[in-house]
Amino acid sequence: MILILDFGGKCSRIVGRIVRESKVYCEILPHNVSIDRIKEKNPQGIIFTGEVKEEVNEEIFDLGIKAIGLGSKNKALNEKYGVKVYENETYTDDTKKIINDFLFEECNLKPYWDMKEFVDRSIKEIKEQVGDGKAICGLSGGVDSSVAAVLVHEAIGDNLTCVFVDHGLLRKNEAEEVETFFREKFNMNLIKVDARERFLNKLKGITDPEQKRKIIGEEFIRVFEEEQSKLEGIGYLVQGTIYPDVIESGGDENQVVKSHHNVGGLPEDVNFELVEPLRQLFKDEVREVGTILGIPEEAVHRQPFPGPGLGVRVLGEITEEKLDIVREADYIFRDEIKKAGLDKEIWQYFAILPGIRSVGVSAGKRTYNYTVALRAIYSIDGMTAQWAKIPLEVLEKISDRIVNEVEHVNRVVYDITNKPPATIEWE
Ligand SMILES: Nc1ncnc2c1ncn2[C@@H]1O[C@H](COP(=O)(O)OP(=O)(O)OP(=O)(O)O)[C@@H](O)[C@H]1O
Repeated sequence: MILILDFGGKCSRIVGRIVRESKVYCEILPHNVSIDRIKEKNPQGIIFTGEVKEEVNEEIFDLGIKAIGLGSKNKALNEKYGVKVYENETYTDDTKKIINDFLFEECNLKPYWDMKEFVDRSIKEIKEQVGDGKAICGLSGGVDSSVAAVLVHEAIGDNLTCVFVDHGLLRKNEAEEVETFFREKFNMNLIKVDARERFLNKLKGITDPEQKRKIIGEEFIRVFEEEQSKLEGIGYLVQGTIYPDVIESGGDENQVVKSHHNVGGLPEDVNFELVEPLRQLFKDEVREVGTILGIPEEAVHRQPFPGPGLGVRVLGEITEEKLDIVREADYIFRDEIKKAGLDKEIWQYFAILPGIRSVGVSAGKRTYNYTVALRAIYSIDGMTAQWAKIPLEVLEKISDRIVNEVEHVNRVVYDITNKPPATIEWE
């Protein structure tokens, strides 16, 4: 294995992905990890990433492990410790070549990290961990929980029960798709909870985005707990935690291990033992595992979708009418992007209802209706993003369809802001 010693920044994850893509296993640890932990890992090579500001524990170099540094601010490594340093810190062919040369020529490794083997090994490990026990899994329809659920289902079959909460903040047809898919294709025990009204009631009159998120998160936990209490003998909770959720970053001051309990996260007071079969994997690897397990491409390459769903795409107060508008507009947008063959190159694209109304004209009559905003971005990891240069004819078609097909909309605008300074989502 390769050890990536992280001095902060994003570089460690980029390097990590490249090493794994080259079919070599690697782990990312903070730069000041103890020498014993390094020895335990027994790496064949070490890659230093980020900005080396402090002294490096010199004992590392006594271990006789091959090392290089990546990152433009890493000269100190070379000057003080004689480690060869490259300025590369982004995902380019050149960076890949440097890493590949290091892995296969300097460290003499062979490609071995293989997702098919991972699947077989995981199924065996899950069987060992859970035995005849029963597990529950919150299934959002997102990539991580879907792949985790299918993997665990392969291992323990009907002893897994999945709970899917329809909070009414999902995209068009999503609830039906999740239901049909997991029940029919995978024959999984799936409980679908229709909590649409419950969420809408709780959100009535709430306009502050943080408060909306909080309410959605808390209500989700409540619904999930109610469902789990109806089941008997559950001892395990399956979570779609993936490697980027658990990396201890060298840049963070107190080096907290980030937990997976964000919005839409599950109850923390777990009496259950966790089953987290994707903990070691990067997102691309999770997708590959999904494909091996027979999950269709559209689901495996599904674009990121926030936990609170359309709740953060209807700005201001959420009402059923507004949710319907944004859901229909979003559906048309996605449909046209797909028809134009742009769905692979654009990282994320969706509609927003900013809650503004403006004057328009329809069949000779004045209207006063909603504006729909469209957002589409290119990105590699969501940390930075550029607005997508969708051809004007495609934008025109989308706009025409939205104003014609979606009631109460008379204007469509396109967001042409990069991240930073804007974020990808609007709230
Ligand atoms: N509507 C839902 N129904 C059931 N479980 C859900 C739902 N939304 C979220 N969850 C659970 O909470 C976890 C965290 O939710 P979050 O929205 O942060 O997902 P994520 O980290 O993007 O993962 P995923 O790709 O599985 O959606 C999910 O992995 C899933 O187990």
